[in-house]
Amino acid sequence: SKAAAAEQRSRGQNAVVSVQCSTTPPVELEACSGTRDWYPEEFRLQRWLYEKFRATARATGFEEYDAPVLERQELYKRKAGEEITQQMYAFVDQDGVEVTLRPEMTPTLARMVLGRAQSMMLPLKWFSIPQCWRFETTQRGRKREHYQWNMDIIGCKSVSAETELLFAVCEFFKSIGITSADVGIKVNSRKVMASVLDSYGITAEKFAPVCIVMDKLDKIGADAVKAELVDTQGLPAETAAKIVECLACKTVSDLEALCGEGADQTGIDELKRLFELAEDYGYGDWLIFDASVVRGLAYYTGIVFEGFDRAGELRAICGGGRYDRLLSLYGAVTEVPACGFGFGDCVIVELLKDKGLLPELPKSIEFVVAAFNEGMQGKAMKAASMIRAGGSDVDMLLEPKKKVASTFDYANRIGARYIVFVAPQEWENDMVRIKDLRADYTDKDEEKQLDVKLSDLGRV
Ligand SMILES: Nc1ccc(Br)nc1
Repeated sequence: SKAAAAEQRSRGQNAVVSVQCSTTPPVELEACSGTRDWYPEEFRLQRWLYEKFRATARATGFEEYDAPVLERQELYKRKAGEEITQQMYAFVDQDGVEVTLRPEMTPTLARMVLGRAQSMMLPLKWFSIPQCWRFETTQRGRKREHYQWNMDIIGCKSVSAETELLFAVCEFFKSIGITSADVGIKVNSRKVMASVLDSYGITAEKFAPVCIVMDKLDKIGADAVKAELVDTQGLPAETAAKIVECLACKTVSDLEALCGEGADQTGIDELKRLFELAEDYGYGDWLIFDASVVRGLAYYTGIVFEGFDRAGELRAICGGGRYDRLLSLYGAVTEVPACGFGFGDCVIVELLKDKGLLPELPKSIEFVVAAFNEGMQGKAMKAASMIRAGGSDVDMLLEPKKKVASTFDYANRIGARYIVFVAPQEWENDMVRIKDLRADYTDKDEEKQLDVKLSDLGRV
């Protein structure tokens, strides 16, 4: 600001040249509504989060993939009343193609796997951190984009796949300091829910839309869910009441008791097996059975789960499940078992803030190289090149400062550890002077600096 520049001049230092902007700029300077700019300071945190996602994916043998943010709308044509398909950032492009910014990544994954079906060796363990979009009306004031870590296993019908995904979720939480005291993962099975609802007369084609309504329980409450089941799904009131009741089951056995006579046991067996394997895997304390979890995506067919903060202050942190019929919906000639989860970049940051676990990520660099004057600039650049050749990061001071104090100010501002001064006197002896800015030396100046031979710069 003008005041800061004047203040610095008054301190006898060159003002840091800063940008001045008109109070009535000709272009909007804010990002589009519902979207976020990532300035370097904010992006350091975002990149830290992505690196934690990637480290967990790498540790569990997942490969990274990516795809265009732009997809054809047909990929999401599902008639189950999901919010995600009703809020697509969709348009018709200049070729008349009905396209959309992707609202989620799983359909893209399915498209890609089928796109090279012959060459796919199953099981696939793939992950990605795509930006996903929704067109929220501005008055809802919610975000229209987020980055969502996706992890999927394609081609494994065993509940070991879900167990592996849940291991990765817990590992990620632990890697950022979150414990099972902070967060739990609710687990349920749509396969079992389908069996219970079948006994209530809910047919297979009605099941997905009914799940989308059941998934709203936390948001709109039991009465509104019952009303919506009656009004939009045409269910008798007593059936709607029984459905809401079954969501309150506290144990797998309670839910099992609601399955019809002679109902298929597979879903129950899978749930029990998952809890057993989780104990062996060492994360059983993170899991809790919760019959109210059905998730809000139409294509889930089996185990479903969602991460939640035990303080109950935040929305779901992550979620996922099995979707065995999605690839055959897109053209696979047989059912291809699949399961996965999505983990957004927003709620987790709110949780880290609440827990005081946000990392300190100051701007930092190892070296700044400063020429004594314009005449030494070329030699300073040569020195910078030699230090970089040795694998160290160097910020080259582009315009030599008139006062040494200003060079120190610049070095501190960019978080440099060492200043390399390139001056005529030392250069004559093939040397440069390196000062350690983090040295907690005694006040003897000579220890704070070292004259280093040019030939050693590749090894500093
Ligand atoms: N599906 C979706 C996309 C974007 C945001 Br923000 N939230 C959910």
